[in-house]
Amino acid sequence: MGYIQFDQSKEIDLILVGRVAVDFNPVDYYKPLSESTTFKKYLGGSPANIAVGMARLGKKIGFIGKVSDDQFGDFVTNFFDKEGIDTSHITRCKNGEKIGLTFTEILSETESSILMYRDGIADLRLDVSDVDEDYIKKGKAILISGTALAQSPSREAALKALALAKKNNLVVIFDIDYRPYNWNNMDEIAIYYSIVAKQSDVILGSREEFDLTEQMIEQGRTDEQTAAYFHAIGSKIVVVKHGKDGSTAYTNDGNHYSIKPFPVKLLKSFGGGDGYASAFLYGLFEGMEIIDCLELGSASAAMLVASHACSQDMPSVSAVKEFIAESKKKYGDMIARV
Ligand SMILES: Nc1ncnc2c1ncn2[C@@H]1O[C@H](COP(=O)(O)OP(=O)(O)O)[C@@H](O)[C@H]1O
Ligand SMILES: O=C(O)C[C@@H](O)[C@H](O)C(=O)COP(=O)(O)O
Repeated sequence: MGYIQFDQSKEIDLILVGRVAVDFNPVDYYKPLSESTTFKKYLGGSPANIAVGMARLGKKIGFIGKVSDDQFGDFVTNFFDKEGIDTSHITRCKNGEKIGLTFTEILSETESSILMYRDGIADLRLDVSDVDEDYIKKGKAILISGTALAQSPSREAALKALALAKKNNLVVIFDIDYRPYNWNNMDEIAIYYSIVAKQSDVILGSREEFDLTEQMIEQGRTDEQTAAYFHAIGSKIVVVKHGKDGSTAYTNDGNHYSIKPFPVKLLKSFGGGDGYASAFLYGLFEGMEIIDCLELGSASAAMLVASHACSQDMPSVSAVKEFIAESKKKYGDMIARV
């Protein structure tokens, strides 16, 4: 308990920095994307999905991002507004850059893929002038999404947000969120991921994402070595996700806590990470024990891989608690305490 202290005098719980986008998920799924003809449109973008997830869980959320100056820009800002997310710092592109579009393929319950349209992309036009210290000051915590570091000027904007967050004592959360699109080369990934990871209180990533982050530090680390390294330079919680094999949170007192996924009838295999992040972070904000934060994260993730959307299907607190209670009734206590 108490690994992370949030300044309760601040009015916004979490400010996220990164992309807001649009997902098109096939309604005629379980066939290749090339053959799908009908899609449902949802707000998308990993940090935007996390924002919706946390808002549904009752947290006050702000967002720093850039969207296209068109009807899709209207769609995502209106969606955020309806969810009660503060859109005052989501700005519009002025030179025709377009919001990211993700077309998803749901081939089977366990085989999904995503096709991203991210050329001339709006979110990576986020500029240092879009990052305002007075806004950042209002947050208890900030979440930097790794994809915002892929290119300038978004890269500098994200680093400015990080610097101002440190200056104003916000809790810094880094969701590595590796997407190959828009990065120029592996060296830039290693450089910018490690800059942010080294200054973060909480780091969330898969083994592959930590390997990318540590390319210029040391290769081939185990999860324990990764956690020990980041703890030694100031991080408090390092979470390593292993997909369907579960996840482990390493805390800076040398403890670690593991959780397995909740058994669920899968619809698709993406969206879990964002459900996981939002509910895990909700637990941290509520001052819960780490194992309980993991349980919430794992439950929300399972609910998301069982549903069609990544944003619109984010659960409320009562829904996620009911899901946990029902699952425990059916399958027994699946928490692996280590
Ligand atoms: N088959 C599954 N059944 C239930 N939960 C799952 C399944 N696969 C993944 N999850 C949950 O989603 C979380 C995130 O999945 P992961 O694949 O690591 O991330 P991402 O969705 O970001 O690629 C996992 O830690 C797990 O809790
Ligand atoms: O992050 C994006 O831009 C696309 C998402 O909205 C998307 O649908 C997705 O891939 C979800 O990601 P995950 O939670 O990391 O599986």
